Parts: sequence; C-alpha cells; structure tokens
Amino acid sequence: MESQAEAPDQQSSAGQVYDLIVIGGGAVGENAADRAVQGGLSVVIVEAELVGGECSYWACMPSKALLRSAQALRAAHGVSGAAQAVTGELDVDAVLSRRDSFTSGWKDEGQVSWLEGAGIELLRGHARITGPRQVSVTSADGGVQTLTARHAVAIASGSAAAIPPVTGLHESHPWTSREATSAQQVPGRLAIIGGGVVAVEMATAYASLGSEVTLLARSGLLGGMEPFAGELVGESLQAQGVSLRLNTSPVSVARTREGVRLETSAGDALHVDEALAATGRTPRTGDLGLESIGLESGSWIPTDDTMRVPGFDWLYALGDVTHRALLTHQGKYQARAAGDVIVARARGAQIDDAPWGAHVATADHAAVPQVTFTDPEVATVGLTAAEAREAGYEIRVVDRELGDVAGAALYADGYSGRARMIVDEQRRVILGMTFLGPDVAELLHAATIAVSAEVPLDRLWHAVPAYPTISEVWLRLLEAYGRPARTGT
Ligand SMILES: Cc1cc2nc3c(=O)[nH]c(=O)nc-3n(C[C@H](O)[C@H](O)[C@H](O)COP(=O)(O)OP(=O)(O)OC[C@H]3O[C@@H](n4cnc5c(N)ncnc54)[C@H](O)[C@@H]3O)c2cc1C
Ligand SMILES: NC(=O)c1ccc[n+]([C@@H]2O[C@H](COP(=O)([O-])OP(=O)(O)OC[C@H]3O[C@@H](n4cnc5c(N)ncnc54)[C@H](O)[C@@H]3O)[C@@H](O)[C@H]2O)c1
Repeated sequence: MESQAEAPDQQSSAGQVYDLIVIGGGAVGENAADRAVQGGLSVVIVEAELVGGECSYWACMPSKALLRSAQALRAAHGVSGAAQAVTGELDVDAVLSRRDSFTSGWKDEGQVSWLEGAGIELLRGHARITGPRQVSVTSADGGVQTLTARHAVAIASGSAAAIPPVTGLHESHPWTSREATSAQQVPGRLAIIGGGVVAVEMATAYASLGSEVTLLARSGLLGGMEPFAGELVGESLQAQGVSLRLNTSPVSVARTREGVRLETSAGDALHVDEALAATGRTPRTGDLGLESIGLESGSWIPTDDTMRVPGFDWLYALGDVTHRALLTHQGKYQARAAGDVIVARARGAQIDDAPWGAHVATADHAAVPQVTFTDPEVATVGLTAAEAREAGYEIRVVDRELGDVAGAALYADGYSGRARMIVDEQRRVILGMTFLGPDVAELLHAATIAVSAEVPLDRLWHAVPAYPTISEVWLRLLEAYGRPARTGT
C-alpha cells in the first residue's frame, strides 16, 4: 500500500481538512491515530484535557503505582529470610512521589512529543460534531475552528465517574477515581461506596497507606466475576483492616465541617474525612453534538465489530465510550482494528471483517483479560461459569488450589490461591479462566492465548509448564479434567 498521506488542506467553508479526525487523545484515540498515520492517512487528534487521557493520569497508572509499593513490601514479608530483613514501615511520601512520577506531575509534554514523532497533529480544545464529517473545536480562549474529515471521524471520548443519585452525595463533592488516584494527602478515614474494581483496589491502596477504610457495597464484591473472587478478596480486605459492609448502601450523605457524614441503609451513620464514589462510569457523550447527526447525547455509542457506528459510513467509536469493555488494553485493541479498517476503506482495499479477522475486535466478546490488583490479585479472561451457562454452553468447571503447586509454595510461605477453568465440553476448549492469588497477573496471558486461539485441551497437554513455577497449575487443571482423546484418533 502507498503510504503517502493526502496533506491536510485549508478550505474556507470546510476549515482544515484531514483524512481522519479523532475526538479524544486518551490511549485509545492515540492508537487509532497512530495506525491510520502508519497507513498513510492525515490525522488530527482533538483533546480537551491532557493527551494520554484517564489511564495515564487518573486511572491505571497512578492507581497501580499507589498499590505497588505495599504489594512489594507484603511480598517480602511473605518469605522467611526476607521478612526478617524488612523491618520498616511503608514510606507513604515516597509512594505518593513515585505515583507522581508515573503521571509526569499531570503534565502531558511526553505524550505530545510522542504524537509529534508519530506524525499526528494535535488540536487542543473541546470537539463537537456539527454534521456529517464536520467537527467544530472550541479552544480554552473561546476560539472556534472547523474541521472536515475526508474519510472518518472516530469518537474516543472515554468515560467519567458516575455519581449515583443518593441524597446529598453530589452536593457533598465526593472523591471520584480522579481524586483517589491523584490525592496528595492520605485521609485519616475514607468511606468507599461501591463493590467493583475501583472500590476494592482503592480500599487495598488506602488501607496500606494508613487510612481507616470502610467499604459500603450494595451487594457483594466484584460482581460479574466468579463468586469466590469477591469472597476471598473481601476476606483479605478485612484482614488488611478494612471495615467491610456488604449489602449496605448510603441513603444520604452530607459534607460537614469535620468531613463527610453518611447515613447507611443499616440505620447507622459513618463519619469520615472523605467519601469515594466508586460506582461505575458514564459515557462522555453529553456535549459532543451527537444530536446533530441523529444520535442520543449522553448515551454509550454502539458499534459493529469494525468499530463503525451502525447507520454511518464515516463514524467510528472506540474505547470506553462504546461500553464494550472498559479497559485500556481492550480499547487499544479496538483502535488497532479501527485504524486499520479506516485506512483500508479509504483506499478501497479488501476488508477482513470475518470473526477474528484483521479489521474486527472479536475478542471483546470472547477473550477479555482483566487483572484486579488487590492482594490477592484476581486475573480473569473469557466467560465465568455463570456466563457460559447463560450463553448455552455445556461446560465443566475445574478448580484447583494454587497453594498445592510447588512453584507457589516456594514463591511465598503459606501461599494460598485458586484457579478455575471453564471448559466447553462440546469442543473441549477453554472458555474462561480465573486465577486468584498473590502475583497471578502474569499467569493471565497464557490463558488469554488459550481462550482466544481456542487451543484444544489435547494440545494443551503438550504445553509443559516449567518446574517449579506457579504456572504448573495448568498441569494440575489438565490432570483434574482428564486427558481427552484426540478427535479422529
Ligand atoms: C481508577 C481506575 C483504574 C483503572 N485501571 C485500569 C487498569 O489497571 N487497566 C485497564 O486496562 N484499565 C483500567 N481502567 C480503565 C481505563 O482507564 C479506561 O478503560 C481507559 O482510560 C479508556 O480509554 P479511552 O481512551 O477510551 O478514554 P479516556 O482515557 O477517558 O480518554 C478520553 C479522552 O477524550 C477526551 N475528550 C472527551 N471528550 C472530548 C471532547 N468533546 N473533545 C475533546 N476531547 C475530549 C478526554 O479529555 C480524554 O483525554 C481504570 C479505570 C479507573 C477509573
Ligand atoms: N484493574 C483494572 O483493570 C481496573 C481497575 C479499575 C477500574 N477498571 C475499569 O473501570 C471501570 C469502572 O470501575 P468501577 O469500579 O467504578 O465500576 P464497576 O462497574 O466495576 O463497579 C461499580 C460498583 O458500584 C456499585 N454501584 C453502582 N451503582 C450504585 C449505586 N447507585 N449505589 C451503590 N452502589 C452502586 C455496583 O454495584 C458495583 O459494585 C470498570 O468497568 C473496569 O473495567 C479496571
């Protein structure tokens, strides 16, 4: 393919013209732009805040930085010999300052120079769609610029924290994930509302940083995962000093001179210094001009698997804003497919949109990996047992204790954890896998490969885990399942 971009050109009525306009310069928008530029298109990213988006400054990176130091300390305490050598406490100021280094002090020069190097133009301002292929951009000084897309507009505007309609909660200016990940002081008492990933990760982080944490979850923890995940993470949070209030919600919240007061559905009141609403996400589509093209403002944007919005030949949506899988790596995967298909369509090249083809994000439906960085970690991919049954699969569930594996026993004294494999009995392939235990994150990619490639179990017997690693749990799972006979032999 020729890789010469048509240069952006100035047209009086259309404003600046680009092959592709990307709205939102988070990780997802950046990746889509990069693929399109590599394919020879001219691309502009419009970004209203910081290039790099939520993940870089208020989500993945700072949250994992807040968690990592205490995890390393616990790991050392878990191995006799090392434990005796580590006698000090976590240095909270050093943790916060290490976290600051990962956000570059909430400055985006590094990401902007990456865009420049990649040949992607950046326009700072708030983008709104004004009609087919038309985008207007309002800059901080109020100036408005008009852009026209020759081929496509890709919306990668992400999501923001959702604040539930609890009496007084909004008015009490609760912390959201943004404040929790960027705080310069650790609150003495922190209430966390929610039982999802943000809630359990931030409970783990702030408990380790010295806060007295109370977690209010309206049901259990980590709904949507295998039930043992929420149960075991809950037990561990309690062991870390978190006060866990399951099946409890705030019914009213007020900011007082002393801090925040939450009345709960259990009939009591909590007095804390800060309350964190970790109650899911809302799409950033409220002020995007969607109504100008017949779409609903404030809604998630549905797409086909090439990430194109149904009913349009020029409009794409990627990342959180689609609600397909609210994870950076999955959004970037969608962006690679979309960037490439936008190039292919612009050039009239053949489109490979069959399931698992080059231009589709099929894995969003079958093989989404996620690590919850609690202690123990939870690493999941594919379907849970409940989801597989719901989808009509005939399944077998295989569970093994991780602590029985030699590599795990060596890794930490008294290592405890669990693995669950969900097998499609018809095809004898793995539909889903969950690992729970200290440092299981790095076990996950092997499972993601097995699930996405639908590796038959009889072939997996030939994938020999090195001894003595925690990965030997794979062998234990296969042995527990029993060696299937190869089809046709
Ligand atoms: C606390 C927390 C921790 C997380 N940890 C992880 C993790 O460990 N791993 C993981 O995979 N995922 C994690 N996630 C999820 C991850 O942050 C998101 O999936 C990811 O940031 C989505 O990327 P995005 O590019 O779609 O959106 P965003 O990162 O939100 O980027 C969208 C960008 O668009 C810009 N924008 C929006 N509207 C406009 C407009 N009209 N004009 C111009 N610009 C606009 C925004 O300013 C923003 O920069 C976490 C989320 C949270 C809240
Ligand atoms: N390590 C990671 O991969 C990671 C870490 C953090 C966040 N994320 C992503 O960010 C997204 C957002 O995380 P999250 O934890 O905010 O959302 P979530 O959807 O995981 O959990 C939301 C929680 O809030 C509760 N909730 C919702 N409305 C409520 C209400 N009105 N009252 C009381 N409780 C209510 C839900 O029951 C649930 O427990 C997730 O979808 C996840 O994909 C990923």
